[in-house]
Amino acid sequence: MNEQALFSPIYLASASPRRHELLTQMGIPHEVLRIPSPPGEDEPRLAGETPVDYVRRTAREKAERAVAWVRSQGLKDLPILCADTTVALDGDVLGKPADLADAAAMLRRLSGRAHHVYSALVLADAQGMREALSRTEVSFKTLSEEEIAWYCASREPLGKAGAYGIQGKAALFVAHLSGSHSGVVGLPLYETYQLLTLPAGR
Ligand SMILES: Cc1cn([C@H]2C[C@H](O)[C@@H](COP(=O)(O)OP(=O)(O)OP(=O)(O)O)O2)c(=O)[nH]c1=O
Repeated sequence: MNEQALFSPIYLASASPRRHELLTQMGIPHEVLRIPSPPGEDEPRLAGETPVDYVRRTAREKAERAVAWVRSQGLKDLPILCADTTVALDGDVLGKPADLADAAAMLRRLSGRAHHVYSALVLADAQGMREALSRTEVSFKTLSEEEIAWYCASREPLGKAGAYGIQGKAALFVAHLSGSHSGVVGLPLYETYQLLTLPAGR
């Protein structure tokens, strides 16, 4: 048996290098779509929208843009995978930090307590859109100002929801995790596998 027997090729509509790496590690054949979008801006949250509603809507909107892009470019018709990852604390959504001062403020909020990371997936294919959601609880140790300054100096917080990357130096701060490690990184692999292998017509 080879990997091609498990998976058909897909498009990954994401600028996140982590998502590309995770699919590659799993041997899932894919082509990354580079869709022009407003750089680095987080999608605004709607009034009254919960973090879960927000992450699911954002992933759906990415999928809608990707479907339109594939059509407009006349690309071949393959299923398109999109994802969105959001850090939630006290009902707030912690998006990508605007700068290192913003990152330090987010890390101070995460210090010494648990938060949730939601990763929403959308697979768009000829049958429409299928969705999955992963929810992970992450507990951070209490962070000293020295640790926050050290971590910010690495510049790792930039471009990452909640101002940290569990795949990098922030792993030193994670006292406990319950859920999906790959979901925190940005692409929950179990849920991805479920979406990709659902029988036709599900
Ligand atoms: C919490 C956490 C987030 N992240 C990253 C994953 C995502 O890249 C980013 C959240 O932003 P997203 O908006 O989910 O993704 P993106 O803008 O990087 O890429 P695209 O919209 O094109 O798919 O935060 C980590 O890499 N590690 C972590 O531990």
